[in-house]
Amino acid sequence: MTSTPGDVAVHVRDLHKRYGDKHAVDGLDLTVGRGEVFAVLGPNGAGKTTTVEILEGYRHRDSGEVLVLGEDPQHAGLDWRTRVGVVLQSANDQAELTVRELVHHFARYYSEPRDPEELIAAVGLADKARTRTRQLSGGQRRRLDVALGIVGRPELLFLDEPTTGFDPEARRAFWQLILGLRDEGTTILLTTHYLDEAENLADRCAVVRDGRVVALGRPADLGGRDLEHAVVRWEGPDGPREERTAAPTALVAELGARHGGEVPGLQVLRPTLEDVYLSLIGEKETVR
Ligand SMILES: Nc1ncnc2c1ncn2[C@@H]1O[C@H](COP(=O)(O)OP(=O)(O)OP(=O)(O)O)[C@@H](O)[C@H]1O
Repeated sequence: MTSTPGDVAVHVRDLHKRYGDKHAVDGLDLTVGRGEVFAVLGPNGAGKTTTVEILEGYRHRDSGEVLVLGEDPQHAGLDWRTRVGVVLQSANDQAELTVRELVHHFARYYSEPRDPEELIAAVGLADKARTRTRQLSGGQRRRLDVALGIVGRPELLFLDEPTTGFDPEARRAFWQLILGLRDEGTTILLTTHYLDEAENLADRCAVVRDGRVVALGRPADLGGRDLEHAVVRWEGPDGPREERTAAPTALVAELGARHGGEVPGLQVLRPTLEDVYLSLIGEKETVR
């Protein structure tokens, strides 16, 4: 087994997991640095949840190296578990307890928990503290799940599709919560289907397809999109014009000089994260 340097939170090499004939994870490599927010993107069935469950110690792998906070989750003990926070896709237990009762209850499992009342306020549930958890909306329940995941001050937090079903306002509030945790030094690994979520939260992301990583990078340069040529469009005297260029600023300046000021209908287009993502998962040609 390889040892990892202290600045690595998650180390995965050549991970394999089969369900019968199905290769759910098929040679996946991943490294997440301490303090990073790392997003795993990919279509349904790509192997994201299986991978995360292996990292959390809830599922056994067939083969490959896995170290999470320096230990193999398959054999790690209670001490390791208290250093890792887990927010599952849909927790629906303890429905009869109130928010306050549940957070206080979970806090007792840890030696140095966060203050439950402060935590309830931090996840935006202060006015729901006396509400039974079964009466919470989906977004409120999710924020409670996060409160339970971080009450023990984990070094590493796993979030599996954290904002599925949220309204836009709740998503923004949730992102602020996650960025606050990142600022405190928590490493965060999340899976998501939302590209704007990756773009707003993640320092780096990996696109998983058919059980392996097909692209890795910062959201701004994933799939080399920062190196793509830009497309400049404008209205010429004889109709719409379009030019592909590596130097759009120079072209726009030249057009400006040519038109003596404003260029009619000027647009500078680059591939979006969505363009690149859809191309990587085989759904669409990238705008090239
Ligand atoms: N317990 C299981 N038994 C059999 N097959 C499974 C099991 N869990 C997952 N699979 C299969 O393994 C593949 C990967 O599933 P996984 O849930 O890891 O994907 P995912 O990327 O998390 O998908 P989603 O985005 O839909 O949550 C899928 O083809 C799925 O049908």
